[in-house]
Amino acid sequence: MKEEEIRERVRQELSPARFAHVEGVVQTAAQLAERYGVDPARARTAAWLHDLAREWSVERLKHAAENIEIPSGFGLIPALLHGPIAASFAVEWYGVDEDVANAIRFHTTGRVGMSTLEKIICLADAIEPGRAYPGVEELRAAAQKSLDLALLKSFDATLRYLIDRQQPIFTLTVMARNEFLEKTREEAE
Ligand SMILES: Nc1ncnc2c1ncn2[C@@H]1O[C@H](COP(=O)(O)OP(=O)(O)O)[C@@H](O)[C@H]1O
Repeated sequence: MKEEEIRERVRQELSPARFAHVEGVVQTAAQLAERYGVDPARARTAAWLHDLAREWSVERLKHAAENIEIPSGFGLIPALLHGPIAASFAVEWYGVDEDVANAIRFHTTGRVGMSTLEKIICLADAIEPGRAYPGVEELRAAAQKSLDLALLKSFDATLRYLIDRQQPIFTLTVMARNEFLEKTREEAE
């Protein structure tokens, strides 16, 4: 599996702006992988592929979802389908392992019991250098200290964002946030 091949495929699927975001996620994921003892090559693969289906229409996503096993609840919020669909194509086209597939599958939502690689991709998506929103610097600093603490802050921000806009919330994200709250409280004791 050649990184260059994956990169070009992803470039074909995305607008230049989104491709630049993905390049940022690759860079940040590789750095976090070094920092937290994960194979950077696997982190780069997951990062390259995480937004593969991000610009597909809702119709195309729903059509693709008919032939794919989608974890429960994803189908109710079409904006979230791109993760599971990208994961499925990453397995089919490039034979990525289960951990890489799950990092892609759950990159937007998180879930309970995330692996270190899953945490890295989810966080890299939120803090890559192209991201600019209030609080992103605090998240970048937290990411160098504790993945759990940074993800707690990141999910808190996502939940606030969704509530403020009266958007539906995927329940796994709430459960993941509660798990990180408990873990970081235990670590602080
Ligand atoms: N946990 C969640 N529950 C419900 N909707 C979510 C959740 N996280 C993100 N979303 C929605 O999905 C959309 C896509 O998220 P994401 O892929 O992270 O966006 P971005 O394009 O900024 O990377 C967001 O705009 C948001 O409306």
